[in-house]
Amino acid sequence: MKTLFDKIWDAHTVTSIQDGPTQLYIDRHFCHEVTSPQAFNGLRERGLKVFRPSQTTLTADHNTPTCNQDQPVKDPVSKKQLDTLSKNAEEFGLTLYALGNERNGVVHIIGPENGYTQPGMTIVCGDSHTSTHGAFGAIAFGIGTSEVEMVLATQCILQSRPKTMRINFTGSLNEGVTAKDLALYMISTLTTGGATGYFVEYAGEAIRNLNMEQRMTLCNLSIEMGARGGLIAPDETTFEYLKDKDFAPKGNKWNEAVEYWKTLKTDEGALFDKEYTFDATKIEPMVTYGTNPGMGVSITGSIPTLDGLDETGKISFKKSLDYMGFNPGEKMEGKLIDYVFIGSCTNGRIEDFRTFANFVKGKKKAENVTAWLVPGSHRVAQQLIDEGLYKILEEAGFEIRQPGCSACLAMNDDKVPAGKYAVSTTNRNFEGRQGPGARTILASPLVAAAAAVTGKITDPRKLN
Ligand SMILES: CC(C)[C@H](C(=O)O)[C@@H](O)C(=O)O
Ligand code: SF4
Repeated sequence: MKTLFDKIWDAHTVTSIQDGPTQLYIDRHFCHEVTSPQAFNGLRERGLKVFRPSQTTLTADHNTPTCNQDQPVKDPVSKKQLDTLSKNAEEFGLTLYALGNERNGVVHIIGPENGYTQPGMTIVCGDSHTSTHGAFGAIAFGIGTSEVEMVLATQCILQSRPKTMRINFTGSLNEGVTAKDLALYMISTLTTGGATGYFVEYAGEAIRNLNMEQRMTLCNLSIEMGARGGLIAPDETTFEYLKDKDFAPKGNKWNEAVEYWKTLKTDEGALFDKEYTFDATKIEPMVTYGTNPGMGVSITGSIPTLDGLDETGKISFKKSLDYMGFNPGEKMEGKLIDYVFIGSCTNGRIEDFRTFANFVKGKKKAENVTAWLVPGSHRVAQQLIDEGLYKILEEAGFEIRQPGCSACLAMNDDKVPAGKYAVSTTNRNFEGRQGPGARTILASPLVAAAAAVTGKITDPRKLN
Protein backbone atom coordinates (compact mmCIF):
# COMPACT_ATOMS: atom_id res chain seq x y z
CA MET A 1 0.00 0.00 0.00
CA LYS A 2 1.51 3.26 -1.13
CA THR A 3 0.65 6.92 -1.12
CA LEU A 4 0.52 8.78 -4.43
CA PHE A 5 3.67 10.60 -3.42
CA ASP A 6 5.53 7.32 -2.77
CA LYS A 7 4.46 5.89 -6.12
CA ILE A 8 5.88 8.82 -8.07
CA TRP A 9 8.98 9.15 -5.92
CA ASP A 10 9.84 5.45 -6.19
CA ALA A 11 9.28 5.45 -9.95
CA HIS A 12 11.88 8.23 -10.28
CA THR A 13 14.50 6.95 -7.87
CA VAL A 14 17.76 6.30 -9.69
CA THR A 15 19.75 5.35 -6.60
CA SER A 16 19.36 6.02 -2.92
CA ILE A 17 22.12 6.26 -0.42
CA GLN A 18 21.37 4.56 2.88
CA ASP A 19 20.37 7.21 5.43
CA GLY A 20 21.22 9.78 2.79
CA PRO A 21 19.56 11.53 -0.12
CA THR A 22 17.87 9.98 -3.13
CA GLN A 23 19.08 10.60 -6.64
CA LEU A 24 15.80 11.52 -8.28
CA TYR A 25 15.21 11.63 -12.02
CA ILE A 26 13.55 14.85 -13.18
CA ASP A 27 11.06 14.77 -16.04
CA ARG A 28 10.49 18.48 -16.48
CA HIS A 29 12.65 21.46 -15.58
CA PHE A 30 11.57 25.09 -15.87
CA CYS A 31 13.86 28.11 -15.62
CA HIS A 32 13.31 31.85 -15.34
CA GLU A 33 15.69 34.79 -15.45
CA VAL A 34 16.20 35.27 -11.69
CA THR A 35 17.57 31.93 -10.52
CA SER A 36 19.25 30.55 -13.63
CA PRO A 37 22.21 32.81 -14.57
CA GLN A 38 24.68 31.38 -12.05
CA ALA A 39 23.66 27.83 -12.94
CA PHE A 40 24.49 28.44 -16.60
CA ASN A 41 27.73 30.12 -15.58
CA GLY A 42 28.57 27.01 -13.60
CA LEU A 43 28.07 24.82 -16.65
CA ARG A 44 30.20 27.14 -18.73
CA GLU A 45 33.02 27.13 -16.20
CA ARG A 46 33.03 23.35 -16.13
CA GLY A 47 32.65 23.01 -19.89
CA LEU A 48 29.39 21.06 -19.52
CA LYS A 49 26.38 20.87 -21.81
CA VAL A 50 22.74 20.53 -20.84
CA PHE A 51 22.20 16.77 -20.60
CA ARG A 52 18.60 16.59 -21.91
CA PRO A 53 17.77 19.97 -23.49
CA SER A 54 14.24 18.97 -24.52
CA GLN A 55 13.27 18.57 -20.86
CA THR A 56 14.11 22.13 -19.85
CA THR A 57 11.87 25.07 -20.77
CA LEU A 58 12.68 28.73 -20.17
CA THR A 59 10.41 31.73 -19.79
CA ALA A 60 10.91 35.39 -18.89
CA ASP A 61 8.54 36.54 -16.18
CA HIS A 62 9.91 38.20 -13.02
CA ASN A 63 11.67 41.17 -14.57
CA THR A 64 9.31 41.78 -17.45
CA PRO A 65 7.49 45.11 -17.73
CA THR A 66 3.70 44.95 -18.05
CA CYS A 67 3.46 47.89 -20.48
CA ASN A 68 5.04 48.40 -23.90
CA GLN A 69 6.54 44.93 -24.07
CA ASP A 70 7.24 45.49 -27.75
CA GLN A 71 9.78 48.18 -26.88
CA PRO A 72 13.27 47.72 -25.40
CA VAL A 73 13.20 47.12 -21.63
CA LYS A 74 14.14 50.41 -19.96
CA ASP A 75 15.26 49.26 -16.52
CA PRO A 76 18.95 48.28 -16.90
CA VAL A 77 18.89 45.54 -14.24
CA SER A 78 15.84 43.88 -15.76
CA LYS A 79 17.25 44.24 -19.25
CA LYS A 80 20.44 42.50 -18.22
CA GLN A 81 18.55 39.62 -16.58
CA LEU A 82 16.37 39.13 -19.65
CA ASP A 83 19.26 39.39 -22.11
CA THR A 84 21.23 36.86 -20.09
CA LEU A 85 18.34 34.41 -20.22
CA SER A 86 18.13 34.77 -24.01
CA LYS A 87 21.86 34.32 -24.38
CA ASN A 88 21.86 31.20 -22.22
CA ALA A 89 18.92 29.70 -24.11
CA GLU A 90 20.74 30.19 -27.37
CA GLU A 91 24.11 28.95 -26.19
CA PHE A 92 22.71 25.81 -24.55
CA GLY A 93 20.06 25.08 -27.19
CA LEU A 94 17.03 25.46 -24.96
CA THR A 95 13.47 26.51 -25.72
CA LEU A 96 12.79 30.01 -24.40
CA TYR A 97 9.48 31.81 -24.38
CA ALA A 98 10.89 35.31 -24.31
CA LEU A 99 9.05 38.57 -23.84
CA GLY A 100 6.30 38.88 -26.44
CA ASN A 101 6.26 35.18 -27.40
CA GLU A 102 2.71 33.81 -27.54
CA ARG A 103 3.68 31.15 -25.01
CA ASN A 104 5.37 33.60 -22.65
CA GLY A 105 4.10 34.16 -19.13
CA VAL A 106 4.66 33.30 -15.49
CA VAL A 107 6.50 30.00 -15.35
CA HIS A 108 3.88 28.19 -13.26
CA ILE A 109 1.12 29.31 -15.59
CA ILE A 110 2.70 28.45 -18.91
CA GLY A 111 3.79 24.94 -17.84
CA PRO A 112 0.25 23.68 -17.31
CA GLU A 113 -1.42 25.65 -20.08
CA ASN A 114 0.95 24.26 -22.68
CA GLY A 115 0.62 20.71 -21.41
CA TYR A 116 4.22 20.45 -20.20
CA THR A 117 2.95 19.67 -16.72
CA GLN A 118 1.51 16.15 -16.55
CA PRO A 119 0.45 13.64 -13.90
CA GLY A 120 3.09 11.34 -12.48
CA MET A 121 5.99 13.61 -13.38
CA THR A 122 8.79 15.00 -11.28
CA ILE A 123 9.00 18.73 -11.96
CA VAL A 124 11.47 21.28 -10.63
CA CYS A 125 12.26 24.95 -11.10
CA GLY A 126 14.44 27.42 -9.26
CA ASP A 127 11.33 28.93 -7.76
CA SER A 128 9.43 28.16 -4.57
CA HIS A 129 5.98 28.17 -6.16
CA THR A 130 6.81 25.19 -8.35
CA SER A 131 4.44 23.42 -5.98
CA THR A 132 1.66 24.76 -8.26
CA HIS A 133 2.24 21.91 -10.73
CA GLY A 134 1.33 19.38 -8.04
CA ALA A 135 -2.30 20.10 -8.95
CA PHE A 136 -1.85 17.59 -11.79
CA GLY A 137 -0.67 14.79 -9.51
CA ALA A 138 3.03 15.48 -9.99
CA ILE A 139 5.88 15.77 -7.50
CA ALA A 140 6.80 19.39 -8.11
CA PHE A 141 9.06 21.47 -5.92
CA GLY A 142 11.29 24.52 -5.92
CA ILE A 143 15.07 24.18 -5.96
CA GLY A 144 18.08 26.43 -5.42
CA THR A 145 20.44 27.73 -8.08
CA SER A 146 23.14 25.13 -7.46
CA GLU A 147 20.47 22.46 -7.88
CA VAL A 148 19.37 24.09 -11.12
CA GLU A 149 22.90 23.54 -12.34
CA MET A 150 22.76 19.91 -11.20
CA VAL A 151 19.52 19.29 -13.11
CA LEU A 152 20.83 20.99 -16.25
CA ALA A 153 23.95 18.86 -16.14
CA THR A 154 22.46 15.49 -15.16
CA GLN A 155 18.63 15.64 -15.32
CA CYS A 156 18.75 14.37 -11.75
CA ILE A 157 18.75 15.91 -8.32
CA LEU A 158 19.79 14.79 -4.84
CA GLN A 159 16.93 15.08 -2.41
CA SER A 160 16.13 13.77 1.00
CA ARG A 161 12.74 12.11 1.10
CA PRO A 162 10.16 14.37 2.73
CA LYS A 163 7.57 13.06 5.17
CA THR A 164 4.03 12.68 3.89
CA MET A 165 0.94 14.54 5.05
CA ARG A 166 -2.66 14.31 3.88
CA ILE A 167 -5.09 17.17 4.31
CA ASN A 168 -8.73 16.25 3.74
CA PHE A 169 -11.46 18.78 3.06
CA THR A 170 -14.87 17.25 3.62
CA GLY A 171 -18.13 18.76 2.32
CA SER A 172 -18.48 21.42 -0.37
CA LEU A 173 -17.35 25.00 -0.44
CA ASN A 174 -20.05 27.59 0.13
CA GLU A 175 -21.07 30.22 -2.40
CA GLY A 176 -18.43 32.94 -2.66
CA VAL A 177 -15.68 30.73 -1.20
CA THR A 178 -12.78 29.81 -3.50
CA ALA A 179 -9.63 27.70 -3.43
CA LYS A 180 -7.74 30.79 -2.29
CA ASP A 181 -9.91 31.02 0.81
CA LEU A 182 -9.42 27.31 1.43
CA ALA A 183 -5.67 27.82 1.30
CA LEU A 184 -5.61 30.95 3.46
CA TYR A 185 -7.86 29.20 5.98
CA MET A 186 -5.57 26.18 6.04
CA ILE A 187 -2.42 28.26 6.49
CA SER A 188 -4.00 30.40 9.20
CA THR A 189 -4.96 27.21 11.04
CA LEU A 190 -1.75 25.21 10.58
CA THR A 191 0.59 28.27 10.52
CA THR A 192 3.35 29.10 8.04
CA GLY A 193 5.55 26.37 9.49
CA GLY A 194 2.80 23.78 9.90
CA ALA A 195 3.89 21.54 7.05
CA THR A 196 7.65 22.05 7.19
CA GLY A 197 9.43 18.86 6.11
CA TYR A 198 6.29 17.35 4.56
CA PHE A 199 4.90 16.80 1.11
CA VAL A 200 1.15 17.27 1.25
CA GLU A 201 -1.61 15.42 -0.59
CA TYR A 202 -4.93 17.28 -0.72
CA ALA A 203 -7.98 15.06 -0.75
CA GLY A 204 -11.70 14.98 -0.03
CA GLU A 205 -14.95 16.09 -1.63
CA ALA A 206 -14.13 19.81 -1.72
CA ILE A 207 -10.87 19.09 -3.54
CA ARG A 208 -12.48 16.77 -6.10
CA ASN A 209 -14.96 19.53 -6.92
CA LEU A 210 -12.25 22.09 -7.67
CA ASN A 211 -11.41 22.79 -11.30
CA MET A 212 -7.77 22.70 -12.39
CA GLU A 213 -7.21 26.43 -11.96
CA GLN A 214 -8.43 26.24 -8.38
CA ARG A 215 -6.35 23.15 -7.67
CA MET A 216 -3.30 25.07 -8.90
CA THR A 217 -4.12 27.96 -6.56
CA LEU A 218 -4.25 25.60 -3.59
CA CYS A 219 -1.08 23.67 -4.47
CA ASN A 220 0.68 26.98 -5.18
CA LEU A 221 0.17 28.06 -1.58
CA SER A 222 1.47 24.77 -0.08
CA ILE A 223 4.89 26.33 0.19
CA GLU A 224 3.54 29.17 2.34
CA MET A 225 2.75 26.54 4.97
CA GLY A 226 6.32 25.34 4.83
CA ALA A 227 5.53 22.21 2.78
CA ARG A 228 8.02 20.93 0.25
CA GLY A 229 5.10 20.70 -2.14
CA GLY A 230 1.47 19.73 -2.46
CA LEU A 231 -0.29 17.39 -4.87
CA ILE A 232 -3.74 16.20 -5.87
CA ALA A 233 -4.47 12.83 -7.45
CA PRO A 234 -5.36 13.23 -11.13
CA ASP A 235 -8.93 12.52 -12.25
CA GLU A 236 -11.30 13.26 -15.14
CA THR A 237 -11.02 17.00 -14.40
CA THR A 238 -7.26 16.74 -14.90
CA PHE A 239 -7.52 14.69 -18.11
CA GLU A 240 -10.16 17.00 -19.53
CA TYR A 241 -7.92 20.03 -18.88
CA LEU A 242 -4.85 18.41 -20.46
CA LYS A 243 -6.54 16.99 -23.52
CA ASP A 244 -5.47 18.85 -26.66
CA LYS A 245 -2.89 20.96 -24.83
CA ASP A 246 0.10 21.56 -27.15
CA PHE A 247 2.61 19.29 -25.44
CA ALA A 248 0.21 16.71 -24.01
CA PRO A 249 0.49 13.20 -25.51
CA LYS A 250 -1.55 12.70 -28.67
CA GLY A 251 -3.48 9.78 -30.27
CA ASN A 252 -2.58 6.36 -28.88
CA LYS A 253 -0.01 7.86 -26.59
CA TRP A 254 -2.78 9.87 -24.96
CA ASN A 255 -4.84 6.75 -24.26
CA GLU A 256 -1.83 4.96 -22.80
CA ALA A 257 -0.99 7.97 -20.68
CA VAL A 258 -4.51 8.22 -19.28
CA GLU A 259 -4.46 4.51 -18.41
CA TYR A 260 -1.29 5.07 -16.42
CA TRP A 261 -2.49 8.32 -14.86
CA LYS A 262 -5.58 6.53 -13.55
CA THR A 263 -3.32 4.40 -11.35
CA LEU A 264 -1.90 7.52 -9.71
CA LYS A 265 -3.75 7.61 -6.44
CA THR A 266 -3.09 6.75 -2.85
CA ASP A 267 -3.99 3.14 -2.09
CA GLU A 268 -6.68 2.59 0.45
CA GLY A 269 -5.11 2.08 3.85
CA ALA A 270 -1.77 3.69 2.93
CA LEU A 271 -0.38 5.58 5.89
CA PHE A 272 0.73 9.19 6.05
CA ASP A 273 3.14 10.59 8.61
CA LYS A 274 0.50 13.16 9.48
CA GLU A 275 -3.14 13.70 8.58
CA TYR A 276 -5.60 16.59 9.08
CA THR A 277 -9.26 16.90 8.21
CA PHE A 278 -11.12 20.17 7.74
CA ASP A 279 -14.81 20.81 7.20
CA ALA A 280 -14.96 22.85 3.98
CA THR A 281 -18.49 24.06 4.74
CA LYS A 282 -17.12 26.09 7.66
CA ILE A 283 -14.81 28.18 5.49
CA GLU A 284 -15.67 31.78 4.61
CA PRO A 285 -13.99 34.24 2.24
CA MET A 286 -10.63 35.13 3.82
CA VAL A 287 -8.33 38.16 4.01
CA THR A 288 -4.93 38.59 5.62
CA TYR A 289 -4.30 41.36 8.12
CA GLY A 290 -0.59 40.86 8.82
CA THR A 291 2.75 40.29 7.16
CA ASN A 292 2.79 36.56 6.57
CA PRO A 293 0.24 34.39 4.75
CA GLY A 294 -0.71 32.65 8.00
CA MET A 295 -2.12 35.89 9.43
CA GLY A 296 -5.56 35.50 7.91
CA VAL A 297 -9.15 35.82 9.13
CA SER A 298 -12.57 35.35 7.59
CA ILE A 299 -13.77 38.57 5.99
CA THR A 300 -16.49 39.03 8.58
CA GLY A 301 -14.01 38.40 11.39
CA SER A 302 -11.70 40.60 13.42
CA ILE A 303 -7.95 40.84 13.77
CA PRO A 304 -6.98 38.69 16.77
CA THR A 305 -6.06 40.34 20.04
CA LEU A 306 -2.77 39.85 21.88
CA ASP A 307 -4.42 37.49 24.37
CA GLY A 308 -2.66 34.22 24.78
CA LEU A 309 0.58 35.34 23.13
CA ASP A 310 3.88 35.15 24.99
CA GLU A 311 6.19 38.20 25.12
CA THR A 312 8.06 37.38 21.90
CA GLY A 313 4.80 36.58 20.17
CA LYS A 314 3.35 39.90 21.27
CA ILE A 315 6.34 41.84 19.97
CA SER A 316 6.30 40.27 16.52
CA PHE A 317 2.50 40.48 16.27
CA LYS A 318 2.59 44.18 17.20
CA LYS A 319 5.40 44.84 14.72
CA SER A 320 3.40 43.21 11.98
CA LEU A 321 0.24 45.17 12.78
CA ASP A 322 2.19 48.42 13.06
CA TYR A 323 3.56 47.83 9.58
CA MET A 324 0.03 47.27 8.34
CA GLY A 325 -1.34 50.25 10.28
CA PHE A 326 -3.94 48.02 11.96
CA ASN A 327 -4.89 47.44 15.60
CA PRO A 328 -5.59 44.17 17.41
CA GLY A 329 -9.29 43.33 17.61
CA GLU A 330 -10.34 45.55 14.68
CA LYS A 331 -12.80 44.39 12.03
CA MET A 332 -11.38 43.91 8.56
CA GLU A 333 -14.61 44.69 6.72
CA GLY A 334 -14.91 48.33 5.72
CA LYS A 335 -11.20 49.17 5.79
CA LEU A 336 -10.25 51.55 2.97
CA ILE A 337 -7.84 50.29 0.34
CA ASP A 338 -5.84 51.95 -2.44
CA TYR A 339 -4.72 49.28 -4.88
CA VAL A 340 -6.07 46.04 -6.28
CA PHE A 341 -3.79 43.55 -7.99
CA ILE A 342 -5.13 40.59 -9.94
CA GLY A 343 -2.48 38.27 -11.24
CA SER A 344 0.48 36.01 -10.32
CA CYS A 345 0.94 32.25 -10.40
CA THR A 346 -1.56 32.05 -7.55
CA ASN A 347 -4.54 33.76 -9.20
CA GLY A 348 -3.55 35.00 -12.65
CA ARG A 349 -5.29 32.31 -14.69
CA ILE A 350 -8.34 32.66 -16.92
CA GLU A 351 -10.69 31.30 -14.26
CA ASP A 352 -9.55 34.06 -11.88
CA PHE A 353 -10.24 36.74 -14.46
CA ARG A 354 -13.63 35.18 -15.25
CA THR A 355 -14.54 35.40 -11.58
CA PHE A 356 -13.34 38.98 -11.32
CA ALA A 357 -15.03 40.06 -14.58
CA ASN A 358 -18.36 38.41 -13.73
CA PHE A 359 -18.41 40.24 -10.46
CA VAL A 360 -17.52 43.72 -11.74
CA LYS A 361 -19.75 43.41 -14.82
CA GLY A 362 -22.13 46.38 -14.90
CA LYS A 363 -20.40 47.96 -11.89
CA LYS A 364 -17.65 50.59 -11.82
CA LYS A 365 -14.17 50.64 -10.36
CA ALA A 366 -14.12 52.77 -7.22
CA GLU A 367 -12.54 56.21 -7.71
CA ASN A 368 -9.99 55.73 -4.92
CA VAL A 369 -8.67 52.45 -6.32
CA THR A 370 -5.77 51.92 -8.69
CA ALA A 371 -6.26 48.49 -10.22
CA TRP A 372 -3.59 46.44 -11.95
CA LEU A 373 -4.96 43.50 -13.86
CA VAL A 374 -2.07 41.40 -15.06
CA PRO A 375 -2.84 38.16 -16.92
CA GLY A 376 -0.47 35.34 -15.99
CA SER A 377 0.38 34.64 -19.61
CA HIS A 378 -0.24 35.77 -23.20
CA ARG A 379 -2.67 32.89 -23.58
CA VAL A 380 -4.70 34.21 -20.66
CA ALA A 381 -4.55 37.71 -22.17
CA GLN A 382 -5.78 36.36 -25.50
CA GLN A 383 -8.57 34.40 -23.80
CA LEU A 384 -9.73 37.60 -22.11
CA ILE A 385 -10.26 39.08 -25.54
CA ASP A 386 -11.78 35.93 -27.07
CA GLU A 387 -14.25 35.50 -24.23
CA GLY A 388 -15.32 39.15 -24.27
CA LEU A 389 -13.99 39.70 -20.75
CA TYR A 390 -11.58 42.37 -21.85
CA LYS A 391 -14.50 44.51 -22.93
CA ILE A 392 -16.44 43.92 -19.71
CA LEU A 393 -13.42 44.89 -17.66
CA GLU A 394 -12.74 48.01 -19.69
CA GLU A 395 -16.34 49.10 -19.42
CA ALA A 396 -16.10 48.75 -15.66
CA GLY A 397 -13.07 51.08 -15.70
CA PHE A 398 -10.27 48.52 -15.51
CA GLU A 399 -7.08 48.54 -17.51
CA ILE A 400 -5.49 45.23 -18.48
CA ARG A 401 -1.72 45.10 -18.57
CA GLN A 402 0.67 42.67 -20.23
CA PRO A 403 1.70 39.33 -18.64
CA GLY A 404 4.37 38.74 -16.00
CA CYS A 405 4.93 38.41 -12.25
CA SER A 406 4.50 42.18 -11.92
CA ALA A 407 3.42 43.53 -8.53
CA CYS A 408 3.48 40.05 -6.99
CA LEU A 409 7.06 40.82 -6.04
CA ALA A 410 7.61 44.19 -7.70
CA MET A 411 10.83 43.31 -9.51
CA ASN A 412 9.61 45.45 -12.39
CA ASP A 413 8.07 48.95 -12.36
CA ASP A 414 4.78 47.84 -10.78
CA LYS A 415 5.39 48.89 -7.19
CA VAL A 416 2.69 49.77 -4.69
CA PRO A 417 3.72 53.06 -2.99
CA ALA A 418 4.79 53.08 0.67
CA GLY A 419 1.93 53.05 3.15
CA LYS A 420 -0.70 52.18 0.54
CA TYR A 421 -3.00 49.19 0.92
CA ALA A 422 -3.19 46.64 -1.86
CA VAL A 423 -5.75 43.87 -1.99
CA SER A 424 -3.74 41.32 -3.87
CA THR A 425 -4.53 37.88 -5.29
CA THR A 426 -0.91 36.82 -4.78
CA ASN A 427 0.71 34.54 -2.20
CA ARG A 428 3.02 36.66 -0.06
CA ASN A 429 2.22 39.67 2.11
CA PHE A 430 5.73 40.12 3.49
CA GLU A 431 6.98 43.59 4.38
CA GLY A 432 7.96 45.38 1.20
CA ARG A 433 6.97 42.51 -1.05
CA GLN A 434 4.91 44.70 -3.39
CA GLY A 435 7.20 47.71 -3.07
CA PRO A 436 9.07 49.36 -0.17
CA GLY A 437 6.54 50.12 2.59
CA ALA A 438 3.61 48.65 0.62
CA ARG A 439 0.87 46.96 2.66
CA THR A 440 -0.53 43.78 1.19
CA ILE A 441 -3.86 42.16 1.99
CA LEU A 442 -4.03 38.72 0.40
CA ALA A 443 -7.43 37.65 -0.89
CA SER A 444 -9.27 35.74 -3.60
CA PRO A 445 -10.14 37.30 -6.97
CA LEU A 446 -13.74 37.58 -5.75
CA VAL A 447 -12.83 39.51 -2.59
CA ALA A 448 -10.48 41.63 -4.72
CA ALA A 449 -13.35 42.37 -7.11
CA ALA A 450 -15.59 43.50 -4.26
CA ALA A 451 -12.79 45.75 -2.97
CA ALA A 452 -12.13 47.13 -6.45
CA VAL A 453 -15.70 48.37 -6.89
CA THR A 454 -16.26 49.62 -3.34
CA GLY A 455 -12.78 50.91 -2.47
CA LYS A 456 -12.78 49.01 0.80
CA ILE A 457 -12.69 45.50 2.22
CA THR A 458 -16.12 44.19 1.33
CA ASP A 459 -17.73 40.78 1.68
CA PRO A 460 -18.52 39.80 -1.94
CA ARG A 461 -21.50 37.75 -0.74
CA LYS A 462 -23.23 40.92 0.42
CA LEU A 463 -22.82 42.78 -2.86
CA ASN A 464 -24.22 40.49 -5.52
C1 LIG B 1 12.51 35.01 -7.54
C2 LIG B 1 12.17 33.67 -7.00
C3 LIG B 1 13.41 33.01 -6.51
C4 LIG B 1 11.08 33.71 -5.94
C5 LIG B 1 10.67 32.35 -5.43
O1 LIG B 1 11.40 31.38 -5.42
O2 LIG B 1 9.58 32.19 -4.96
C6 LIG B 1 9.84 34.43 -6.45
O3 LIG B 1 9.22 33.77 -7.49
C7 LIG B 1 8.87 34.68 -5.33
O4 LIG B 1 7.69 34.42 -5.51
O5 LIG B 1 9.30 35.15 -4.28
S1 SF4 C 1 3.99 35.33 -9.82
FE1 SF4 C 1 4.88 35.85 -7.86
S2 SF4 C 1 4.94 33.97 -6.68
FE2 SF4 C 1 4.66 33.44 -8.81
S3 SF4 C 1 6.69 33.04 -9.58
FE3 SF4 C 1 6.21 35.19 -10.02
S4 SF4 C 1 6.99 36.30 -8.27
FE4 SF4 C 1 6.93 34.17 -7.65
